[in-house]
Amino acid sequence: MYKVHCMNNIAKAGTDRLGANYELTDALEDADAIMVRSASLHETQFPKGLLAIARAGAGVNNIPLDRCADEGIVVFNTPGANANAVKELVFAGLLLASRDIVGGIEWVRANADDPDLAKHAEKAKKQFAGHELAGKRLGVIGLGAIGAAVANTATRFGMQAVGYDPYLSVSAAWNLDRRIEHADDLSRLVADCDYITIHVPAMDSTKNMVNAELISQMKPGAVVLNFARNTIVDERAMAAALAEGHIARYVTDFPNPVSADMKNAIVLPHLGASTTEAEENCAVMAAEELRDFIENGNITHSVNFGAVDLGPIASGERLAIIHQNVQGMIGKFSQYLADNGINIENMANKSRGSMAYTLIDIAGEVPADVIDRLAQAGGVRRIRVIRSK
Ligand SMILES: NC(=O)c1ccc[n+]([C@@H]2O[C@H](COP(=O)([O-])OP(=O)(O)OC[C@H]3O[C@@H](n4cnc5c(N)ncnc54)[C@H](O)[C@@H]3O)[C@@H](O)[C@H]2O)c1
Ligand SMILES: O=C(O)CC[C@@H](O)C(=O)O
Repeated sequence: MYKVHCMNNIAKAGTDRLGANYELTDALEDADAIMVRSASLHETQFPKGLLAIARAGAGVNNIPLDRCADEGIVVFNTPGANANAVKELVFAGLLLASRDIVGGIEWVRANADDPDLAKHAEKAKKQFAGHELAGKRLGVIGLGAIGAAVANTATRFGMQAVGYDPYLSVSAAWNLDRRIEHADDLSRLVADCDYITIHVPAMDSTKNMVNAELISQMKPGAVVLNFARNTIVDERAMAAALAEGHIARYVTDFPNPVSADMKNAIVLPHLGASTTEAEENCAVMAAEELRDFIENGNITHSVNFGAVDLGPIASGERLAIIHQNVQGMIGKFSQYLADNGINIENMANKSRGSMAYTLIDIAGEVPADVIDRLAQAGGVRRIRVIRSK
């Protein structure tokens, strides 16, 4: 029985998908795998037997990816599984920033006892008037699963979308509506956009990407939306730009003492992925990734190891080896197995940074002493023998 420790509330559809050979455990030290959403694992000491962590979501800035790789722990995320939920909330943000919907609702509630409410509303409503999205220009920073969905939907709202993503993947590019303009310079993109929405991952290279200088280059009266992460925006610079009126509205999904206190900010409590559908999609994808890795050794959607897939194990045994990405490892494995009279039926290998992963299919059984000696070969972090059922 494999043991899975959940560090956050994970949708039941996902934990059910783990199946009969898995049980949930409260004891981290017993876990073969972790399922997590936004809980920070940076200070967590992982047990020696931990094989994998599945992030039911997109952002992995809460997980120490390099330390996990070094400890032989494969980290997965669930790309695209919550993109529609975030896209829909971005549109709610665009509308909340353009029409004073909240002010209007509060006015009605405050005047609930007025018997002439309908009549007085017709007079009061001019203070809540706003602008339409149609005909406006929307700058999208990052055209991955969420950014592309936002840009495509914007064109259907009659907006002109312009995207910036120097690392755009080919599959993401195929998904883009052909009316979306392409910008190769961020300063020029922000200079003529009425709305700017951020959809890049939180990484060292994106920290404070939206800084005082970029904000000063934005069109006066622009609206900025941040459904990515707060570290991407210099929020003190944003607070100053809002206070002086250069930026009309900042819509953010990341509450903290700085954003919660900003003038003209709309601050949500990290609701982007909080829909039943997204929570289920993420949890199910995370469970399937964990099962394929634990039961077949295959790696799909890892953020710290390359993709390796030999399909389901059909017969014999499969060796799953996590090792350093140094010269001669594959030669060492094949020579060692050959010296012990073991034939390799099939093999796949992928390296990423300083670590690599190798899957080797063997027709029969590999004796335990051969495995023990392979495990002691220099550079091997972890070796698992997966048996066909
Ligand atoms: N608010 C929420 O609840 C919520 C939910 C999901 C995701 N997110 C955040 O949104 C981020 C994006 O999610 P996604 O699913 O679209 O991820 P994704 O990986 O599909 O897309 C990210 C895109 O950003 C691009 N990119 C990376 N660095 C860039 C740079 N310097 N300039 C421009 N583009 C750059 C990449 O090429 C990629 O296309 C996540 O990393 C996460 O932090 C937030
Ligand atoms: O799990 C959540 O609720 C938020 C997830 C979101 O921030 C993500 O990066 O996918």
